[in-house]
Amino acid sequence: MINHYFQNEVQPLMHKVQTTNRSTAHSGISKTDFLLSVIVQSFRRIPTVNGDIDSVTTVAMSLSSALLKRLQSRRGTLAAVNLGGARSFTTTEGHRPTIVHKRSLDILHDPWFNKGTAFSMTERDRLDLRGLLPPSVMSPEQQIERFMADLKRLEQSARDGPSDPYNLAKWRILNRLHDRNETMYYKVLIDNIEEYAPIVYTPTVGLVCQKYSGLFRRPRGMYFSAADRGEMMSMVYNWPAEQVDMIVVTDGSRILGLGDLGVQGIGIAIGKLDLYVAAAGINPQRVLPVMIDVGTNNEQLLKDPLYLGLQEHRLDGEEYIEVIDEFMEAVFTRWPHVIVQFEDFQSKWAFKLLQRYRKEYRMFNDDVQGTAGVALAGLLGAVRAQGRPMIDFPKMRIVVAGAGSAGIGVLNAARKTMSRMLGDTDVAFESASRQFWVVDANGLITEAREQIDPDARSFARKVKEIERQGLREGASLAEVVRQVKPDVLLGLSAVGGLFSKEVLEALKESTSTRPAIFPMSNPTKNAECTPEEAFSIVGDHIIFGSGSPFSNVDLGNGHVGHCNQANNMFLFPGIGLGTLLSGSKIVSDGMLQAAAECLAEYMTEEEVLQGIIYPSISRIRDITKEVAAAVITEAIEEDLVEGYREMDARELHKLDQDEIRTYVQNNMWNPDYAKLVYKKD
Ligand SMILES: NC(=O)c1ccc[n+]([C@@H]2O[C@H](COP(=O)([O-])OP(=O)(O)OC[C@H]3O[C@@H](n4cnc5c(N)ncnc54)[C@H](O)[C@@H]3O)[C@@H](O)[C@H]2O)c1
Ligand SMILES: O=C(O)C[C@H](O)C(=O)O
Ligand SMILES: [Mg+2]
Repeated sequence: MINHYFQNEVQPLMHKVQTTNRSTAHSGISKTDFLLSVIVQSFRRIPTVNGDIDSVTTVAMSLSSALLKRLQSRRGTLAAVNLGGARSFTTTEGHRPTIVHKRSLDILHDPWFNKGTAFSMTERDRLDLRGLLPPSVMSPEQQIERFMADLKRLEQSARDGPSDPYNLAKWRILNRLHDRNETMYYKVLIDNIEEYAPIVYTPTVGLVCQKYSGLFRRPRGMYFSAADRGEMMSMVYNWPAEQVDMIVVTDGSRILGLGDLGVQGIGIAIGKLDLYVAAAGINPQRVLPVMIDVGTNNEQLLKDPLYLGLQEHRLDGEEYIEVIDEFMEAVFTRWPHVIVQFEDFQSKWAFKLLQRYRKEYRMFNDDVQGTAGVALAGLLGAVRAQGRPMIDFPKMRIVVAGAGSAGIGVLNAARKTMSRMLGDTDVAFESASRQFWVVDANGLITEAREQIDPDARSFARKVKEIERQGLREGASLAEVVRQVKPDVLLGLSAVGGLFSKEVLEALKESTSTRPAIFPMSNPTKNAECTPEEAFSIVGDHIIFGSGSPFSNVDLGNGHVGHCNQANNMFLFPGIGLGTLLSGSKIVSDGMLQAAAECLAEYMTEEEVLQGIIYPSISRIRDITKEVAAAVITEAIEEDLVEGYREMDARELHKLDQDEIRTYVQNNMWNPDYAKLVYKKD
């Protein structure tokens, strides 16, 4: 093939050059240089198959040795560098190609060859790098500018206050360890989960996403962009792992409560998968964070010359769905047993995509379904903490601030559970619906609302009914709390400080013996209130649960106000692990309900009475194991299981509860070094 190539392509070109003295003379380029450049150009057009490049190099070198010698004596050194298995020929001018014997991630992980975001699109295609880098191609100058801006920002942040840069510095150190030695990284994380979950996950991960363009060093995961339409099926094979168990995918449109962060949202998928490894023991070699970059509507990012993503407005409508469809088809074609967790998609798409895929693929939406289960467990915990029986749950009066993907997910799950407890009839459903008051950016949602969001419509209150309660369409949160005197005030609004002094003062009038306050929005600055505010204004007897971690509050006299972390991290790892190990065809409502009930029952009576309604994060591996076992049990019950590896469906059906737990435990990855043995391919 090589000889054929030289005879047919290179030699005719060389002949042409030799006979066109005048053209080279006019352009001021010597014939020798021009000839050499023809050879070099020809290298670029040869398919980069490793074996071929070796032969091409040999043939080309012998063909042109005379030319090269002459050039060497005239123009300086020709360096032939041998770098551990990869040979690189370059002249001092730096315009000659470097021959590499590597591809894909091996290039990105090799400091000699890596150019990061500066790889051109042609190189990305030819070196199997497509999808392994953020879509924007940067010049070396832009790369340096981005790096320097990041350095300067760190200095500036250090001046402004110690808290954030300290956490970011820890994130950087951990991230470097993650790049060098995954086993050690996860050992550090698992052994110190309480200390480092807030760094690799919420809340620091939010800051990391905001500053991602500066922090970006080595890519992790895959990037599919709107510009990759039609190519995803082949791109997915650029990922080096033969098996992938868990994908977390985001389109970056609603990262925590921080809004549209575009391509920078990849950080959230990485953080979630860190918990999959640390809490669920998913093998880190088989996880894949994915960013689908369909543009951004964040005007600042659209103008930022150092932004790493597509600088165009987000795709919408059918075009958007086509991109997500193509991605789903590609990953499920390559890895038919993978589970895909959708994360931080704006509400507009979160529900639609969930409905579109949930019956066909093994997928779930963490913000809608994981959050719903965690909140439900918290609501049931609040009933228990009042010393009331669970059956009293349908009597709870619940005010929810926020009617987005998370709020509506929680409302649907809570109403369904109440309705079931009341007998699962239409009347029960109607009665359950009357236990909720939903306030969004425009105030209390009633049937009088114009242009009501379809997902929120079934929670809109009847006008007459709320008028009797002294309320009206659009009433403020404080008014609603004052009139309703709820048992629970739950925030999924992404508005920091929304539970103001006025709102919390109003909650003091709650008829509950232990009102529950759940400021679930993330990260910390978006929490609807702090525990100090809640305990000091409403009283020591409250139940408190926040999305981001806070320290317990010293109430004086040796009493502690307990801060629960009401975060979907207590469910999603177990839902994923249970689905994987059961080989369930889909993630059913029953499996999600079983997960939530398992979490609700996890705390002892004594703990609950002390106001501890969620486990501490130091127990996350244990609760995840329990949740996974509950999910598997339900999947078996619903006859959805197809099995996992040697545990086929028939064997699964034979397992009792303890055996299911042991099965889960035995299949969780631990961060221990494996013995390595070299074997030639
Ligand atoms: N703790 C957890 O596990 C968890 C899980 C999922 C989401 N969240 C958090 O929940 C928040 C919301 O997420 P989402 O996906 O539902 O977002 P979203 O943007 O879809 O919804 C936000 C909702 O809040 C409403 N809102 C805005 N301003 C308001 C105000 N002043 N008063 C009352 N409501 C107001 C909006 O109208 C909207 O209905 C985010 O901060 C996210 O981090 C937490
Ligand atoms: O990521 C988290 O910490 C929880 C949740 O998924 C969120 O979007 O806020
Ligand atoms: Mg989320």
